[in-house]
Amino acid sequence: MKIKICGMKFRENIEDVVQLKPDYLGFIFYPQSPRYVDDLSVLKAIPSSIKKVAVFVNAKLQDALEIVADYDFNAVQLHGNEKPDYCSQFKSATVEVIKAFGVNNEFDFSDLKRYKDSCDTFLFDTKSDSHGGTGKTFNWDILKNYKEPKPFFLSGGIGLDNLHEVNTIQNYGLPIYGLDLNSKLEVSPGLKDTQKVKEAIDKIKGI
Ligand SMILES: O=C(O)c1ccccc1NCC(=O)[C@H](O)[C@H](O)COP(=O)(O)O
Repeated sequence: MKIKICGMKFRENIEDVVQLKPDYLGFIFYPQSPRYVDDLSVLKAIPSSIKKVAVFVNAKLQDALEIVADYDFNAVQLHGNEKPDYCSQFKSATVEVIKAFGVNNEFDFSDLKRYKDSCDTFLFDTKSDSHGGTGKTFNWDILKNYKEPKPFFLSGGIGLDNLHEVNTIQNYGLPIYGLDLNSKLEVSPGLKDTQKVKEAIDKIKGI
């Protein structure tokens, strides 16, 4: 099970979290987010063994492509209403495309078929007007309606209190690829509590 820690922002904190060896670290390029990464020099703290993910919300395509190329991102996470054609523009041998969807009880998983060729993985987060980082879970039972073969990250309000429930989803036989954790491991927006991150990573490795 892959581990993605999202919403990193501060240099020293990134250096501490890097020591815990998550698989992916996410950086938010959405100015309305309190985790918006305004100082890109922090990216220098990440070794090549950890995948750097640029998270965009309905960004201008050219701006996003430039950021990915200029800062050597390994993956993009498209967290808005991006269409398959837009997602395809990032696909290359070296850049992974993660397409995020906000899920609620009305979510129609059959709509995802059209993203079959334009992304590598999905990410299922809790639907919200702020797009992400809410700390709220969605009803994971609804994932029983997911019938596609594409692997996905589970996201939205995952923390030390509910990590054990992830087993339930695995029991559904779904292609869960990784877990994405963010605000439940924070001291304040963008600043991770390294002790909580360590505990979470240890627990996930035991799942
Ligand atoms: O984290 C944000 O502030 C954010 C804002 C806008 C779009 C995406 C954002 N985060 C992306 C993530 O992948 C988060 O980890 C995901 O939303 C889950 O967050 P949380 O519910 O806090 O665990």
